[in-house]
Amino acid sequence: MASAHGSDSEVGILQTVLLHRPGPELKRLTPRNNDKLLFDGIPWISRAQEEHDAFAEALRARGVEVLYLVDLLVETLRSEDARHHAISAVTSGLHLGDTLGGYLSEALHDQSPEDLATILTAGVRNDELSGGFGLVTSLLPQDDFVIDPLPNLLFTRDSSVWIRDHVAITSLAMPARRRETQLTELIYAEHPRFAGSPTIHGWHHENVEGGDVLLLAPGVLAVGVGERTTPAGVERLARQVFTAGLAHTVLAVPIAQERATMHLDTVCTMVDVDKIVMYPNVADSLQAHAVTIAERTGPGDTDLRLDVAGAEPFLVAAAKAMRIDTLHQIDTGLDPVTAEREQWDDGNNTLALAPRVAVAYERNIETNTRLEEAGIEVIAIAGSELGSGRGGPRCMSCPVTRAPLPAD
Ligand SMILES: NC(=O)NCCC[C@H](N)C(=O)O
Repeated sequence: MASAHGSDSEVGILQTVLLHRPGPELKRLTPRNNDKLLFDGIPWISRAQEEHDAFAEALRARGVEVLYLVDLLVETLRSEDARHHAISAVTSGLHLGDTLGGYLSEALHDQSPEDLATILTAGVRNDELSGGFGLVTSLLPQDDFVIDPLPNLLFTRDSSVWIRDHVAITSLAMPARRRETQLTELIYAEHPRFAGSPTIHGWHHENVEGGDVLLLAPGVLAVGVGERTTPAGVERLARQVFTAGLAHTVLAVPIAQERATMHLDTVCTMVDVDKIVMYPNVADSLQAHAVTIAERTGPGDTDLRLDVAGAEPFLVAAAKAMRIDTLHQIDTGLDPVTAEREQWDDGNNTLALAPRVAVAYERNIETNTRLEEAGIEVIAIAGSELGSGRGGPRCMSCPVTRAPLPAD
């Protein structure tokens, strides 16, 4: 790999990961706004932080370097240029109007990098303002946000994805999450640690969320298409990864447009080079279209004609693209009801630290037993509070660097 960062699989030894420790943005959740902010409940914040710290510690104990998104953001905001970009992005929303937008823009420039990072992540309510008063502040309900909080930053998986040595800035579908990629884009563009790392995609492109993108094997991506990633999103990503030489096959995998299956990584995740833990209630119906390059007529991503194969069973299409005999399926739970319960609780959402070593929520007892029976070492973590945002270890982590898989 040319750059110091990157990942070509789901299971190569994890070296560096980006996490977000739950912070003041979670204090913004109330029973009135939690649905809109994509949480199923109101987490107990200090317990969520304890659970998250234990997750980070479990990773460090296995030699993984843990980066925190807010630390990177604060360091990024020490640059005048980065501050300028961050402030103009957050104040350009049409809902602010000129009076409030102008005030906020000036007031934010006076903040320290630490305070500015808190404002950008935890947001600002109308009744917290100390200036910029006018028509907009008078007419907006007092408890409305003039800068929205970002409680789903916890799920760092979704707002950027490393594919080999490139980082894809994603384009998030739900209004509550759109602003997250302003922050990841800024960090990757301006933080010295990532200087020179090439980027693809971007928030201005068609919707693609990181939870839908699985690096099945070097050169092979599976991309869920459902509530979050659109058909046009997977087409754009395929064009970009082919153009940059990052993959030879992209499997487009339709998934039901439901909350329980919001991303492909809610129904399956890789735990070994040829093993995947999968929700059995969808396993038989999951299909994939293999997308490859039919013809290249120029250097740009629009200069490609794509070949789109007919639908095949997912496991068959995946094994073919990965050039292995079989992609072995490990079922979530033992019966359909347990499977449904454990899938909902992110039993499928494991984070591999190496081939056959995976972090999983402890509550999914049957799935974890099945993983162990299949020879997978399970590092179990508590997630009673973390899970209220509907995400497990994979959702809560963005692998920045994994060791390349040994060539066979
Ligand atoms: N990769 C994932 O499945 N991420 C979980 C995201 C949960 C978040 N509350 C959301 O609805 O977007």
